[in-house]
Amino acid sequence: MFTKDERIRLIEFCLLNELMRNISLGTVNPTTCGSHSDMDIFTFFSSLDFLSKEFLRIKEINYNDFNSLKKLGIEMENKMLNITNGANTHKGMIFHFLLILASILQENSLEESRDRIKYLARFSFDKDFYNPCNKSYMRYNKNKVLGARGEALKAYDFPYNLDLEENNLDKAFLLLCNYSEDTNIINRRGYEFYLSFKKKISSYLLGEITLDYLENFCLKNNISAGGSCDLVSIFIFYKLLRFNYKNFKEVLL
Ligand SMILES: CC(C)(COP(=O)(O)OP(=O)(O)OC[C@H]1O[C@@H](n2cnc3c(N)ncnc32)[C@H](O[C@H]2O[C@H](COP(=O)(O)OP(=O)(O)OP(=O)(O)O)[C@@H](O)[C@H]2O)[C@@H]1O)[C@@H](O)C(=O)NCCC(=O)NCCS
Ligand SMILES: Nc1ncnc2[nH]cnc12
Repeated sequence: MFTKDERIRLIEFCLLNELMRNISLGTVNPTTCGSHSDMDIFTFFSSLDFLSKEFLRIKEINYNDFNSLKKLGIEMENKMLNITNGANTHKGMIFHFLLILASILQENSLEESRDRIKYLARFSFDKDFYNPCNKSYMRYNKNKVLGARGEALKAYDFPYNLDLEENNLDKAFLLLCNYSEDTNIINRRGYEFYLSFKKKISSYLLGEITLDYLENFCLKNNISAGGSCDLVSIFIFYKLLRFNYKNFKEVLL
């Protein structure tokens, strides 16, 4: 049985550990701020310390209802921005973990909870998304890229099934960058550039370019694979939950 403190730690553990990567690709880790001028590792510490406790507020709302989740999500985003002086450290993470936790609360097994994620994720295509001025909708119309919403629609298939024998977060990060539609890169540099980023990742995985070259490519072009960091935390979460699901659900209730 987990105590409340341990539940907080489980989420905190996932948010903390994605930061422990040696490979940055423009993101923040203990040795670099990557392509970010508005945040460093300490900004992440403050934000995740607050958020890991705040996620437990999910029990106070009607978590069967997407609009209640969205309302809590927006409140959490605003509080996060207050804590970080306006830097977006965990917007994606708030969305993902609210969906995942709501689904776990509603279902009786990890597998069933994944069907629930798919169900809830469909509601994120709401009137705010289909607003012609919404940049995510415009991006979807132009390039068919769904980003964070798309990963949720697939119930985080790739990080869920990613089976690395060693707990190698750098390897996980690279594979997740190779797989994901990271909209942070599109937002900063456009779709064509995003495709060339993906090509560079596969070239590195095939041993055709060095890590130094890849890291410099991201810095020089001012990109950051922040969406893939979110997926690393989800990978860690599912790895933990496979062995602790029953306990986690019981104390979450
Ligand atoms: C539904 C939302 C996700 C809304 O998303 P929105 O349409 O506003 O934007 P998206 O571009 O779709 O992405 C939002 C965040 O999702 C992360 N992300 C992107 N791609 C992926 C992916 N393939 N897989 C997983 N996650 C992904 C990403 O968040 C991370 O990056 C952030 C840092 O980005 P960065 O570029 O450095 O910072 P910015 O300030 O954005 O840009 P600069 O000014 O620096 O250039 C960091 O937060 C990471 O977590 C995207 O940012 C959802 O947000 C939403 O609906 N919110 C409302 C409330 C809510 O939570 N509702 C649902 C509750 S269940
Ligand atoms: N370590 C990180 N650096 C930049 N953006 C992120 N989003 C989530 N984790 C991140």
